[in-house]
Parts: sequence; C-alpha cells; structure tokens
Amino acid sequence: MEYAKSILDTIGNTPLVKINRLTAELPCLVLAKYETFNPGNSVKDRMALKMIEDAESNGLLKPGGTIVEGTSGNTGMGLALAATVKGYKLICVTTDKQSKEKVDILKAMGSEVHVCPTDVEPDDPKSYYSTARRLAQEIPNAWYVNQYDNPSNSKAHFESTGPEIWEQTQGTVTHFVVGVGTGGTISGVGRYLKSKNPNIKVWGVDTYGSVFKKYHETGIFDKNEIYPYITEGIGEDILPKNVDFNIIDGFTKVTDKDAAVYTQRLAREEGMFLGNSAGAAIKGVLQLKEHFRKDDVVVVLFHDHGSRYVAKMFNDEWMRKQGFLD
Ligand SMILES: Cc1ncc(COP(=O)(O)O)c(C=O)c1O
Repeated sequence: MEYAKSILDTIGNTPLVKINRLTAELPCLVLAKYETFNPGNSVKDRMALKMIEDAESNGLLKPGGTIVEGTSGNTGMGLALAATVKGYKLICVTTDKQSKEKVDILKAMGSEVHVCPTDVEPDDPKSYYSTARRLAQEIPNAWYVNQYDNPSNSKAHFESTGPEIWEQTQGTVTHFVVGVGTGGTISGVGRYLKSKNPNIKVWGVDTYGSVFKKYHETGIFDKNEIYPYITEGIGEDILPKNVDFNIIDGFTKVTDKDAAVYTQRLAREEGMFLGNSAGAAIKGVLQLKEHFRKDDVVVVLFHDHGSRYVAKMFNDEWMRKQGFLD
C-alpha cells in the first residue's frame, strides 16, 4: 500500500507548470512553482512544519504547549495542520486588512484568532507584532514563532523548495522571481540556487507602500516609503531578518491595481486560480522583461490559492470600488 503517514507527509513536491498566454511577449520559458498543491494550499506549510520541528528539537516547544504567531493566514494554516497532528494549541494574531476568508479558515482549523488594527506602528502595543509577543509572554508554556526573524523559515526553503526547483528544471533555471514578505521564500530558495550556480539571478517582487526596494538599492530604511496598501502577503514596514538582501539581485514594485488585475488574468487566461501575490509575481516577471534572453528558464513562485480572495480580487464589485476595473 502507498499512503502518507499523516497529512504532514504530503507537504512539498509541488509541480512546475508552464505559463503560456500571459508571458507570450517574453522570449523565454516561464515556469510556475505551484505551491497551492500543498495540503494547506500555500507554500507556507513548508516553513510552518520546519519551524515547529526545529523548536521541538531546540526545546522551545514542549508537549502540550501553545504556539503563538502573528500571521496573515497562510502561515497560520500551515501551523494549524502541524499543531493539530502534533497536539499543540494554536493562537493566531492577524490584522483587520486580511480577507475574512483567511480568518474564517484559521477558526475552522481550530485556531484562536485575534484581529489587530493595520494602521499602527509596528512597536505600538496594539500592533499585531506586539500583541503576538505579549500573548506568548503571558500564556504559560507558550512559544512565539516569529516567522520574520526565525531562521528555520528560510532554512525550510533552502532544504525543500530550492532543491525541488533545481531538480525539476534539471539545473537549467536562470532566474527566480518571487514576492517578498518575511523573506523566507526568496532567501532560502535564492541561497540554494546560487549555491548550485552563482549566475542564477534572484528577483524580489515588492509593493508600493513597502520598504524593501529602496532599502536594497540605497541601504536607507525610508519611513516615507511606508503607507497602507491593498496587495496581500508581500511588502513590509519592517526589515525581517529572513530577508537576505545580499542574495537578491533586484526588486520590482507592482501596483495594487496591477496585482489585482493579474490575479484575475491568471485565473481567466491560464486556468490558475491563485492568490493576490501570484498576480503581483506574474506582473513582476513581465516588468523584468529586459533581463530575460531567449534560452533563459524563469521560475516564478505562486504562494497561495484563489479561494481566499473570492470576496476581493475575484469580486468585480469590490474591484470596481477600488477603481481597479477600467
Ligand atoms: C500570499 C503570500 N504571498 C507571499 C508571501 C511572502 O512570502 P515570504 O514570507 O516567504 O517572503 C506570503 C507570506 O506571508 C503570503 O502569505
């Protein structure tokens, strides 16, 4: 018989899928690392499991313990799968900007969810960063995951996502493009691919309202770059330790409108029902066009599933209200 010992054994080994219509103007092959095939429907299952396993081995997470994390939903889902299988309680702290579906899904998985305001400074006691930290201190036998600074986040991608891309492309990958939030995906995959071939270019997709691109180009953390934006999952108002700026060759910024429009286009022109950061990522690939040559193999990673965005980017009334439909 062939079966997985638990749902956790089905994490990883996701397919690589050719993008056809949306990238027709590019001279090269563009392949999507299609992470919705993970059991929690996002790439985050990989790092959630790795962070928990490492915390168990380091003695930070003990039997019967409570896992506390600030998460927009996908990491929470990955943590929920692992917490359920391994017998831990999970508390997720999120912001009021995240889609209702994401919060409902976490509750459906048995997680306690606290919703905090988006529009406050990271060190404000009401922010979701501060709230998660405080809960982890107040609750006995609790462990604060901190996906932003936890090195197991990028390690997960160095050990699984990166090697899969290298093997699936038989070492022919020339460019890796991905949205950046905590930085775990770009840093882990980028570090692995560059260890195999230092000529591979690693490109980050950023949002307007986030600090990454300017910091990478100038070394300046410019608070003027920070303002609320609509794109979900990418961009930050902090510099997470998981973003390894040295392995990133460049950033491109995608507007909220383009990210939303391309999320719809992926579904309607490629049959790829994906989340908002996938729309940003594919538009980022198109914006980076001048860097690609005929024989290049560009891999773009798509983080999560479209079902979490049906009331937003897939809802034309919402799109019209934002001024995203012409
Ligand atoms: C939908 C989505 N896209 C992109 C990202 C960014 O990935 P990373 O945190 O590995 O940089 C996240 C992370 O939260 C996400 O949830």
